[in-house]
Amino acid sequence: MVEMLKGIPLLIQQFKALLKKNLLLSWRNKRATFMQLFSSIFFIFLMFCIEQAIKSRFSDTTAYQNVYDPKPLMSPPIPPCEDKFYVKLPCYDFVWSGNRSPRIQSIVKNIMANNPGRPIPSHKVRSFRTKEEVDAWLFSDPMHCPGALHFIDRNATVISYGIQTNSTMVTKRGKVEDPTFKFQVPLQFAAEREIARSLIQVPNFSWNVGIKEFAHPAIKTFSAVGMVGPTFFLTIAMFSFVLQIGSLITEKELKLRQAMSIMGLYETAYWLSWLTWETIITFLSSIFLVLFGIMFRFDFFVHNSFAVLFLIFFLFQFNMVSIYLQFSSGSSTDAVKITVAFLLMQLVTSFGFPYTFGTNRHRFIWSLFPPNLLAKALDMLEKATATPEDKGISWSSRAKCLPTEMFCNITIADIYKWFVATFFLWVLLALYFDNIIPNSSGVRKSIFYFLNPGYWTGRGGGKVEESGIFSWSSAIPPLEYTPPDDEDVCEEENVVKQQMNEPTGDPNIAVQLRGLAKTYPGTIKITCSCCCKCERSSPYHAVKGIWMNFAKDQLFCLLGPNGAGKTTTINCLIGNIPVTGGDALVYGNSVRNSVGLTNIRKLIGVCPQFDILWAELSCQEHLNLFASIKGMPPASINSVVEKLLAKVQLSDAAKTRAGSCSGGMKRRLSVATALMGDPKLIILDEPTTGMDPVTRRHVWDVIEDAKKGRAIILTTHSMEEADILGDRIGIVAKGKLRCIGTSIRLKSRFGTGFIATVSFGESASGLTHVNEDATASTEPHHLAVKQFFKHRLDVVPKEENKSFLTFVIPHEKEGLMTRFFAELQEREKAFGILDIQLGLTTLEEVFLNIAKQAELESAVAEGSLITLTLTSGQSLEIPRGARFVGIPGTESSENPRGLMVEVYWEQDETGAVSISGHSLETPAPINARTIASKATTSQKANLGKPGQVLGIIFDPNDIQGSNTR
Ligand SMILES: Nc1ncnc2c1ncn2[C@@H]1O[C@H](COP(=O)(O)OP(=O)(O)OP(=O)(O)O)[C@@H](O)[C@H]1O
Repeated sequence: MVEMLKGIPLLIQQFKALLKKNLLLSWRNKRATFMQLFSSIFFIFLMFCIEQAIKSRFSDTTAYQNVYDPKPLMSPPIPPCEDKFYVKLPCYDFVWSGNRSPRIQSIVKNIMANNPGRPIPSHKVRSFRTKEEVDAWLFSDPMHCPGALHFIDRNATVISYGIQTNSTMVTKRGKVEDPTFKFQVPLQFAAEREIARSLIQVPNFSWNVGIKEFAHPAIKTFSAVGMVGPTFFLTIAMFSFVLQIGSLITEKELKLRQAMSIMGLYETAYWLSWLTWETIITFLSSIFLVLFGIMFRFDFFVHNSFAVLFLIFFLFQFNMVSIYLQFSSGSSTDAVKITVAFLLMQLVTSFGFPYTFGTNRHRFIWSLFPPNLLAKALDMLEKATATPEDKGISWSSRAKCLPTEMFCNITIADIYKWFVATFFLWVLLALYFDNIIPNSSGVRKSIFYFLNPGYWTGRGGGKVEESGIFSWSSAIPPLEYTPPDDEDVCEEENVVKQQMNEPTGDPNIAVQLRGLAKTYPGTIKITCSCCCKCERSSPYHAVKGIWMNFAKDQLFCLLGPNGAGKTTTINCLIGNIPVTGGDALVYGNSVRNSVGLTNIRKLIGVCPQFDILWAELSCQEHLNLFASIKGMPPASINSVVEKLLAKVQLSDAAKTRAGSCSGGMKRRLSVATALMGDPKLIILDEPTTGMDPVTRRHVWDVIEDAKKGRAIILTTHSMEEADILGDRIGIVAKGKLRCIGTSIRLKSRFGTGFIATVSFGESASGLTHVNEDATASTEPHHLAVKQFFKHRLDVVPKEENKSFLTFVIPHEKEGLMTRFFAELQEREKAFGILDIQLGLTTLEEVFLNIAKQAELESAVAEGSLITLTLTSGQSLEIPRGARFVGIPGTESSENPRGLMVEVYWEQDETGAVSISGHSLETPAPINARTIASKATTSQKANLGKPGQVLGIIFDPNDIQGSNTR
């Protein structure tokens, strides 16, 4: 026997195995992993586009630059009119008035000829006599010219002039046109130059005028990173989170985590493996983010220190992982909602609250949310690289305030400290919520679980509750003890009770259920939409006190209709849900105590009802992982896995991923999981569902082999499987054990009786006009046999055709059977009989009978009424499921108890019972006790209409020799 790992070595082995699993899942989900690592390039590229667009929009302004030595604009030429935004063609570079004066004509001629770099052709200029004419023309033909010059020749020494320009500032494709500098100043310079030359009569007089802006600091700073960075980086964090958290949620939803816990997974190993994996991914994605920023030559990324930037992004993303972990119990839409809230908070931060103004308390609260810290950090880093002269924040200056910052409340180094603190805060909260939010089985720990010293010492802190956090359980009503009706169940109960009083338990017993009961609490939920209301659901007794033993080296088959309580019983046994009554011992360990549960989990192997597998992992990888979690020594894992794969005939499919396996292959893998680590108790919940007959037989062999040295509990809906594999069978229905024993015992006690099949030979049915169908019964031999059965046993064939007749003989006739069959055999030849076969009824029939009985019982207990219409036309209200019903008003001196009928019930496909008919009216026996003749309170409520009569219900045990069906 292999020695299993325990304690720290097991924790390390589990941690490594889970980390490998995460690596494999990420590797197999390449697209998601690629997005996680490289989604930042997309957002960085978007920021790059935004920066380029804004740069080009403001390329003609120096407002965003420090201007130390402004360059003068020397004698700017009059631009061609086509340069004017939205000009209509044909256009004029300028128009002028005063064309009566030859001196003015010459001045204009010179303006045109001396335009620097571009003499103006005459068709690009238009002249008018007066400025009124110019105005009239401008009015009727707008947008054909950017400016006008108006000259007045006053006398020999005075020439006056005026300028008109279209002064509307317009923008085109992001460019702003400033009409003053573009058109007005060149016209002014040209007019003054040529007027001066004309007046002083020196045509080449040098006239150079320049204009120059003030030297000024950048009026405004702009950076795409500063503007949209906080939003984009938060989106990057959310984007990669949604992908990461997907697998965390999947593991919880698919109950993978619960399955691993049952195998003995330490919570610490689980969380450590996740955090380590997240650290690796966040580390890489933060490095890539800064590298992409540098690649796109953002000043923000180029001038700030790589280490400073990396640490900001790494700590921020790491914080976001810890925040989003709160939602591992919820869905990714919750994460999106919280991201929107964070974006709004960031918006507030960008207006300066609370780091520029606001109190310390405001700053403290605000800093608990990492996106706010990121927004502040980005703001500082952006200001530190606002202009080419700002050299950014270096590693050594991370604790210093920026010289340009007026209110310095926080530095980059403070932000690091905050990030570390908030990380721990949010991780602890995530762990807390993980414990108090109901898991996939609907159980959770108390909201003050951490105050229980047992939680920290591992002794008793695992106590769980079953209500939601925002709802509370109503009191669980006590379960009334009702002694079992069945003698075998009663005996089993007595045996268990007796063994409880013995000082040493029976060594052959693996599991003992001691009145195990489970009541799901009803919950009171407060729901608020337009108004708040309380919704109350009543408690439900799913398992109502089961007493029984499961022996070693035996397979116990637990049967029962849907909702009988089988899975609930199993869940109580493996500690998935807490028991509410009684106890269960697994090899002496009680499920009621957490140390016992920890021991139980080391002893059991479970094949759950639904395959709990990762689609991306192969069969071999699953078994390797589970072997590591169970604590198998590393050296033995490979050989154990190989043997198990061979056992369930999956060696050839060892490398096939579970997602590509057929349903039958997955079930076999789940069976192999249950057999892992030589468990002392194997629980198989419907293990062969979906298998073909050949594979199923093989798995039966595997299960049969596994019996040695251990106990197996198997639930199944296949009666054949139960018949073949079950050493003992128990049928539960409505939370109670209804019968227990070997297959033969159950069939003989609960079957309708015996099945006799009589086959006929060729000669016997050899009439030439043989009819192929059931009319063959008209043959003389068939008729004779049928009459023989009818006459001696009072039974008619259940099935018939030309070759055989099948009869069901009730148990009451058992006494007559020996003689009857001896006589039948003697007359075989005379009847033309080829063969007679006698067998018990099937297990399926037993199952159906028990299920029907349980359904009737519960219907009676519920007390709901149904109308029985007698053949006489009279209607009676009777409790659903009542068997013998007395008819009120039929009492006479001859029949003092009156007349009664037996009611026949049937179950529909949902299991509900309804009346299928009733017997003839017969006198009710004198001694028959009445169960109910007056309506109970709940029945009275149902007896609404006047004239409704409640039938008299007799105790079936007192009705002897009744006509039963
Ligand atoms: N968390 C729960 N809260 C309330 N009722 C529950 C809960 N889980 C199960 N039940 C109820 O308990 C009853 C027993 O359920 P259980 O799952 O044990 O049946 P089962 O015998 O395993 O059925 P099946 O053959 O369909 O698996 C059912 O009526 C079910 O609706």
